[in-house]
Amino acid sequence: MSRNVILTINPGTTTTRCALFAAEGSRLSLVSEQSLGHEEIRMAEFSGIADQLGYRSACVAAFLDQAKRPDDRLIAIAGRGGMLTPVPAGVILINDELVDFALHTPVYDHASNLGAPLAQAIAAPLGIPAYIVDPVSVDELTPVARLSGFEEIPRFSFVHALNIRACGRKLAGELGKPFDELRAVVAHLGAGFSIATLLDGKIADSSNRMEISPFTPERAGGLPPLPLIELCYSGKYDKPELLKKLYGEGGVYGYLGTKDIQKIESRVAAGDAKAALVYDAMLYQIRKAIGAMASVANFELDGIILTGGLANSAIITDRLIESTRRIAPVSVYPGSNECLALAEGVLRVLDGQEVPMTWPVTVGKGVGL
Ligand SMILES: Nc1ncnc2c1ncn2[C@@H]1O[C@H](COP(=O)(O)OP(=O)(O)O)[C@@H](O)[C@H]1O
Ligand SMILES: CCCC(=O)OP(=O)(O)O
Repeated sequence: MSRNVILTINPGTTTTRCALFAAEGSRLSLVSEQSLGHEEIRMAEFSGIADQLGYRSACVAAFLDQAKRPDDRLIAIAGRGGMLTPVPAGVILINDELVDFALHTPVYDHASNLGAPLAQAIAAPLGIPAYIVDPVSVDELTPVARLSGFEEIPRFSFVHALNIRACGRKLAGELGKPFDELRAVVAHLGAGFSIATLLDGKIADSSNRMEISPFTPERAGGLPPLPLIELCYSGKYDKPELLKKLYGEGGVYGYLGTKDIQKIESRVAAGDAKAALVYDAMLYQIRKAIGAMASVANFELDGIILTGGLANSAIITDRLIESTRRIAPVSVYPGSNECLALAEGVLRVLDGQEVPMTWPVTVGKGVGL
């Protein structure tokens, strides 16, 4: 029997995660999901992220070929949205202007900028719609959250909005509460972290990958400003070197030479004192950030959610539950769930529950830009 299927594409630095879902009415079922690995040596051939488009499109097309049955009907595609200017939460229809912006003038370089171009590259020849859903530039910060203390450097939002909102919807469903009334802290704990407060379903504040946040498996997080300024002017590193040290080679990797937290757990179990200290410090910073984000909601929360790759670890979730459960009940939704969240966004549009926005779309002036 012919099925309607939706393709989702989530480009990361070293992988492109693809998934195919069958859509039956308002139900989605996973047909196939694969994390397509891109070898460092192959990626080194490209001078920038935009140059990877042809190569990654071919990888996605090969995934689709093997995942789709000949009689399946591909009805829509969704890609993870990138480092765009600030946008409202929701689904955005991909058009040529959006693809051009994501490829050539994104606010920051990030693999997720390829989500829209990849989705369009597959969708356009087939004449089917393509969307991005809750891109990382979703900006719902409250006015007070935007002030940093120095007028030239306002606070701004770059956040794992897709997974955070999907987790919020899941908790709201479990509690039988409308999502737009939910009050929760969501800690997305992947290679990068976002720890965010959902107030009435909006991301009112979050720790931000560009500013203050706990250190992560590969990112340095918030650093003391004066020593950082001294280092910038010391001549020890040029700008690209320092950026690489802070994003990609910082955090756990910088201290211990691996981003693999399961390996760190084995080292801790084997008695490695430095690994234990770094692991403890990461959890300490996470629980401090959860406490700070809970304060944004006056500690009146429906729940705290632990999600992302690190939420697969029972050691991590047990320790974070122990230190935060007095604030609110803690739910654990392991993994980043981004492919499903993308497909759910498309389904909301196809079902008529949500009207997609059309690029260009923006909130306010784009503080921080
Ligand atoms: N079972 C696990 N226990 C501990 N850490 C894990 C586990 N599974 C994944 N991780 C860690 O999660 C991080 C990757 O998170 P993930 O959300 O998959 O990545 P990304 O941010 O790239 O989407 C890595 O540091 C990895 O070591
Ligand atoms: C929150 C900005 C996007 C980001 O950092 O994503 P990854 O952690 O997937 O690199």
